[in-house]
Amino acid sequence: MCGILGIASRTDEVFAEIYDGLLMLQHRGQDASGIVTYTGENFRERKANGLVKDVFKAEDAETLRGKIGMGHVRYPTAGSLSAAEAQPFFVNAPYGIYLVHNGNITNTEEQREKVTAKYSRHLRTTSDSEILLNVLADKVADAIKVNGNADPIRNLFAGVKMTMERIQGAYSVICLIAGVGMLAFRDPHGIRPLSVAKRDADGDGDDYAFASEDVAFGINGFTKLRDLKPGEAMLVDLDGNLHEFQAVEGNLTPCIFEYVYLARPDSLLDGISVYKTQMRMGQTLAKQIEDSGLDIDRIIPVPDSARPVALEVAKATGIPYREGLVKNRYVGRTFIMPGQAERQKSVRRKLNAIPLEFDGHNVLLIDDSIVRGNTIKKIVQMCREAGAKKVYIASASPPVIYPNVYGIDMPTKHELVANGKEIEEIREELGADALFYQNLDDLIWAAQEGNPEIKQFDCSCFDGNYITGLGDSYLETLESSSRVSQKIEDMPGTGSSWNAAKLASG
Ligand SMILES: O=P(O)(O)OC[C@H]1O[C@H](OP(=O)(O)OP(=O)(O)O)[C@H](O)[C@@H]1O
Ligand SMILES: NC(=O)CC[C@H](N)C(=O)O
Ligand SMILES: [Mg+2]
Repeated sequence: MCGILGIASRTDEVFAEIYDGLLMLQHRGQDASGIVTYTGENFRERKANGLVKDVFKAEDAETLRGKIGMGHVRYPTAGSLSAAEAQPFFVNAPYGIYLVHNGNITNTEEQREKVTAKYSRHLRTTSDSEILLNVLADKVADAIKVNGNADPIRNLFAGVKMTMERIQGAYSVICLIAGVGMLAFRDPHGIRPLSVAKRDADGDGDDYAFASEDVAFGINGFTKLRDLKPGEAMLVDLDGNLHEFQAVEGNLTPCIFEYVYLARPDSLLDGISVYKTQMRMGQTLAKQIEDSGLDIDRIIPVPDSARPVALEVAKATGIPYREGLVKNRYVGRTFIMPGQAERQKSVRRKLNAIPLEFDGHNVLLIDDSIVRGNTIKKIVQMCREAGAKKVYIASASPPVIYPNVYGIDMPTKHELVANGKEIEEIREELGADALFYQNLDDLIWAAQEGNPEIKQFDCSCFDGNYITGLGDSYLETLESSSRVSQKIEDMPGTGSSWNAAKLASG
């Protein structure tokens, strides 16, 4: 996942608003940050590896002055971690187009071939997002050939439609287009979130914003209008008018992992509250715990993301809830930290046990998910060292057994602790005395309760059903070659003590 945000305003100070909004989306990507603004005549851009607070300085408010702008926080799922692959990306024809992308394209190789061979375009990076931008540019150019250049908005919408017909995978996208305005579109399955918001521009019409999660709106005084529909495009022109276009027929199938872990609990995605979904996940999990008849003294969440689930399990079972693990707030999210060696070490840096809550007790640890197993395995050890009698664990989501190809870095089966194993084998591997997993049907129920109009979710990492379809050899190729994490470990200067600053030069 990545976070994307675009603001089309009337003031000249959009940079500060994008900066604040990106901070609200920082949990979606911590490897690189970028902002581009448009004055009406020129683009101004800054991007580098690192967190928003480290990449941008106060002086940027002056150099990135503009009325319209957008930003990106990156968590790579394709290509490499080189600073050159930080977003936004730019092409200069047929219009000057900047693009930011959340998601992952699955027919990249075929499209790379077409873009480079047939259309003679030169790609500077291995990023799937750069391919997406070049396909869009080609398709807009095709539309100009047919329609002429009198109506750029018509050509852009036609280009989006043709792009959607060619590109497979997950893509929520925002573009800045020279002389035209801001364009946003969401893939025909709406796998990644994207919503639109409005703000009264003090009697001067309306300002609009697009963002991955609606938490990025309130801080800038915007009110959410709605989620973009799957297969829909919207464009805000330079006079502040909003144009809507259903590019292709859509079938909403949002990624269920957004509700498990990726999105903030205070976000509402496709009408579903992330927080309430997590509470419902706790209610269903509680039934399994009760049915087990185990003697449990305490329920302890793995902070932060498992707290809403654990609170509900405690409430429903009547078992006391305790904060037995203290999180060091100065260490970032570990699951999305690239490189297995770095991930393993940072769990220990990040969490510490309070012996009082473990000594002589039977504890049930609850986490939102178990992916590679790094986090929970280390915590089980810590609990034992802190004197726990029995350590039971529960995952608020089902076993992750398939790679995610739609924008989450779970790229290879063999990295997933649950892949190819029975529950009993996983329990043993994790060193726990009992192991519970949420049932997939219960997870789907928990999300769907929030918006019964959504008939299907993308649950591919749990059930292997890839809603966009995948080329025959796609997963095998992924398994053997394109592991972002591995590439990062292999990069010079990264070693075991990976440090974003070391990579800033790309
Ligand atoms: O099985 P693993 O591969 O270890 O991944 C699963 C863990 O990763 C995430 O936490 P993370 O520490 O990234 O972030 P959080 O502090 O926001 O929960 C998630 O909440 C699980 O705890
Ligand atoms: N997580 C994402 O959305 C990643 C976007 C894009 N695939 C990249 O790797 O940069
Ligand atoms: Mg966690």
